[in-house]
Amino acid sequence: MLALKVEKLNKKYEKFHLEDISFKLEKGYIMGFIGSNGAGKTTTLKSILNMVHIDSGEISILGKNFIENEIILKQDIGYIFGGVDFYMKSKVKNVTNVIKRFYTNWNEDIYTYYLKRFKLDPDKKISELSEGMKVKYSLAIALSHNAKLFILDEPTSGLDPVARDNILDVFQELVEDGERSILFSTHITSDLEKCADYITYINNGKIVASKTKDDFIDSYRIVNGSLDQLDNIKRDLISYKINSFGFTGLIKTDRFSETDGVRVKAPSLEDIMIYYAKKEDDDE
Ligand SMILES: Nc1ncnc2c1ncn2[C@@H]1O[C@H](COP(=O)(O)OP(=O)(O)OP(=O)(O)O)[C@@H](O)[C@H]1O
Repeated sequence: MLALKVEKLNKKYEKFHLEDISFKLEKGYIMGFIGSNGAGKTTTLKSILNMVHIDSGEISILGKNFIENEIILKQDIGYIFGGVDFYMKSKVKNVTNVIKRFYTNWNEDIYTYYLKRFKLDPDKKISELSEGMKVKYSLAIALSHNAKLFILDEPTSGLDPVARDNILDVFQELVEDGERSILFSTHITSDLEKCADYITYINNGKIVASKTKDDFIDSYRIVNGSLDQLDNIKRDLISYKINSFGFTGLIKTDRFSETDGVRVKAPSLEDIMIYYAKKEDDDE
């Protein structure tokens, strides 16, 4: 069963267009949602949850149309967006007491477990939490109402490396039983290398690829060679950089042929993002 299906989603702002966004997330998997600053990640995630008005498209969550079943489906979704800037003067425990009333499946034991695991003090005021603690608090809430789908906008960005590693462990534990799924946006490619099963890559409002992480990486190659060789291969490269040895560039695997005589290796996720960003800059 699909946890999430996004079909032909369109959203126009004055200077930005999310264009025909389509992708699927199978139940029981973790999908990393990547793209450079301003590529449209937050807008896509908010559109999925009807937090911004979309121009067209259809969203299904756990097999049901989201708009038609929003109230029921919201119970099954754990989501976080940005920092928690609400109720700054209230204590954590008081904020939780307000939020938990919205969830029919709130589980106090699980909530207490995550508070302890994330080392959060329920007697602290929200204003006394560090940015990383606020993210952890949002996560603790999202994890405590028996959600089946987690939609998380940069959940690891404010966290130190140890905290990030802990959160990624939590993600992997969550999907272990095959019932829960996670879609999370991030700029930290090592997070994806550690725990993403699928990658959806958005660039300038359009989906470049949505596939398993291994297939995604395998569909590109890093090539390097001399400036003479560059002339032969240039038109097939997504983008390239000139260096003292010649050039290094990114190419789609199906455009690469061994006869080009250049050196070739597998890219990292970061390489793919960097060369697509370079293409954007070159096109401007
Ligand atoms: N309310 C709005 N009105 C007009 N334009 C908007 C609005 N919200 C976002 N945008 C524009 O939409 C584009 C995509 O923004 P979005 O926040 O979705 O990108 P992102 O991929 O999440 O970026 P980042 O990685 O920096 O968080 C940007 O050009 C942004 O300026």
